[in-house]
Amino acid sequence: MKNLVELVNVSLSYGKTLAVSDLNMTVAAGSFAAVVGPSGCGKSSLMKLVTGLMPATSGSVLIDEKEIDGPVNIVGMAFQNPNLLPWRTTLENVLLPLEVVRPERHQFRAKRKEFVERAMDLLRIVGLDSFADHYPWQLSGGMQQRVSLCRSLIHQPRLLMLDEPFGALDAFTREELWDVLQTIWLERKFTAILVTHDLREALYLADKVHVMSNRPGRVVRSVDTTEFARPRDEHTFIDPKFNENVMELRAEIRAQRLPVDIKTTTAETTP
Ligand SMILES: Nc1ncnc2c1ncn2[C@@H]1O[C@H](COP(=O)(O)OP(=O)(O)OP(=O)(O)O)[C@@H](O)[C@H]1O
Repeated sequence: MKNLVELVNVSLSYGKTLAVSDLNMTVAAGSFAAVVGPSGCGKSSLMKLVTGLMPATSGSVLIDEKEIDGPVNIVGMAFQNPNLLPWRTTLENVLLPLEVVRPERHQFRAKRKEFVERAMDLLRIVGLDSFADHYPWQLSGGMQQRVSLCRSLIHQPRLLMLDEPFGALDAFTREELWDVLQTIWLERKFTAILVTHDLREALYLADKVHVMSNRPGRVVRSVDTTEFARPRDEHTFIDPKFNENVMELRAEIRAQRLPVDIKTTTAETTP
């Protein structure tokens, strides 16, 4: 399968701080990738690089095999905070990108009926079609995040970037939302890149989990998870191989988090 996203020997500095260095990663078109790593390793920087919001200090970021040189317009984004506009209904929040972003904003009036249908289709998939006329304050945190997902997909992006989208939710709601995201991805088959601190979330949702090193971040390991059949469900969690993967990723990230002198000592004392 062709790669939609490719990072080749990418570094990014913020002034004197080297956030990522020698970062190599590929994401196949239509696949679901997750990125995990210790705090501050450069996961958000990677999102900014892929979306073209920050130019690489060195190396190349390619989309569709072409090097990017500015913000990329095939992307939808969802963050930890759903950021819904309180004076707009669910439906109006989902439609917002089409009202403000080219090329749709020029067609918004003429195509409003079609756009509303598109929004309602998405709301149906996430189970919120009967809440289209509700305002954000009438929705739970999990429902707001579902709306945010629909909004990020309304312009039919080929690439969905998810930066800790479920980080603020309680454990039950979070797991519910994993299934919502999985359903929507299986139906629409866009390419997705999820940044998360939650290893089970990464393994449950992704086809491939990339582990980043301590800052300056680079990918130190990529774990293929396609052996877990889709749609994944509660049985996936009790699959011994799944739990083995969680343990291995946890150990890998713990090792990354150790200060260099401890790592050296451990390496020297390990037979
Ligand atoms: N605008 C900036 N100016 C200076 N340093 C920055 C800037 N943005 C990020 N950094 C530094 O770059 C490194 C990587 O930051 P980034 O936010 O990409 O990491 P992260 O993995 O997303 O962090 P976290 O897991 O805590 O969300 C961090 O050490 C951070 O302090």
